[in-house]
Amino acid sequence: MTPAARAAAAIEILDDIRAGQPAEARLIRWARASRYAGSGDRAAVRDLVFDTLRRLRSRAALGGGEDGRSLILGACRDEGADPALIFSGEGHAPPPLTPAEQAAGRPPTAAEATDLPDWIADRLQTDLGAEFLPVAAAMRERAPVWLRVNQARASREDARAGLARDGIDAEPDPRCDTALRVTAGARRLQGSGAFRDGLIELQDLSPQIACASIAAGPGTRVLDYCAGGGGKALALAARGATVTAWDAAPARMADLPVRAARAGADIELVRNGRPRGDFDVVLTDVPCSGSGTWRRTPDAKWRLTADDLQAVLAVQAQILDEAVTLVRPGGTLVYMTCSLFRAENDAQIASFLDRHPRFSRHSARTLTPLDASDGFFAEYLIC
Ligand SMILES: C[S@@+](CC[C@H](N)C(=O)[O-])C[C@H]1O[C@@H](n2cnc3c(N)ncnc32)[C@H](O)[C@@H]1O
Repeated sequence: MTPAARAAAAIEILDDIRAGQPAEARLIRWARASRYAGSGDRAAVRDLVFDTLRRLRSRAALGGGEDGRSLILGACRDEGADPALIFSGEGHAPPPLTPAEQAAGRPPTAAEATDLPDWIADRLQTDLGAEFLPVAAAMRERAPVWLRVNQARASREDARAGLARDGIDAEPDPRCDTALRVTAGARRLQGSGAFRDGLIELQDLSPQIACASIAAGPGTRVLDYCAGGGGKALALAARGATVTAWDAAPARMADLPVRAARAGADIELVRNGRPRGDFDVVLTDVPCSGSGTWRRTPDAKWRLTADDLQAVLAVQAQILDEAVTLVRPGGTLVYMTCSLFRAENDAQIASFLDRHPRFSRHSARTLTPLDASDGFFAEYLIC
């Protein structure tokens, strides 16, 4: 496909996403229906769509509208590309720009340049203070690809050498002993020997740092109370902890046995009934707004409403209230979100401590793209 044909595909996909279709599902549907598109084309269309969703407001201003054509026109102007080369009308290229389209568009205002909805920008301005603008700017960029090395199977250097044999370059990161940042060949990861043999897992740097801060080595009994696909459970099992996994929606743990087998981890899944017992560590990796991960799921920031945020705050409080009964005296309750909102993080913990005074703060980590990768929060509470 030519760059112009890829842009034409992105226009169609963006129109459907703006009409309410989830971005990921729409891209998969396009790829399945477009047999002529090679892997390079699929990657380029995906990048163009996701880059544009990350910068939706500023590109809409530059292109003079929120429809797919205006957004791609805004993308051309944002990147300093000549729109006439894309909107050529030749072959599978988009039809030429009309005079009205050529005349439309202006530089984004300061608010539009944050590429956040106003109500979210206002909240984050209050919550992040002086870091707001640098964090907002960072959230307009693509996120790096991070790997967690499974220490139970390989050293970081051995995993790196294995990846290199499959044409994947990755750099160790000093902020976490398990972290590798992929610098080339990311699209080969799933087919690589290192992945197949359980030497590595895809996991962002921030949750790796947060998991590494949990005192959970051999002999520590950990309950992952919101296990989902098991990213945190696997990270803790790799550090030698004995991990039990539970999720209110057991179907969300469907991938965990396969991932655990690949990693050589022995994780007990509680599928029927609720977990019981006194655990040394109970991890609550709660559902959240996901505001820290909007570089990876940029359509989500345009969908989130204030009501959604209120609803998720209530679920988080309820999960914390349920989890307290499972922590042994002297044990640790760990609360994690991938959110930048204070209401989901520090304020949620402050009201938890009002309700459960037998717990006390031990430590906390707040991570933003300025100091790690995804926005992330972890609070470690002692019972
Ligand atoms: C952020 S995801 C967990 C991601 C997972 N820990 C990982 O690392 O891959 C939150 C999970 O909490 C689960 N959940 C929602 N409500 C819950 C509740 N009341 N109790 C326990 N888990 C709940 C969801 O089903 C979802 O799988």
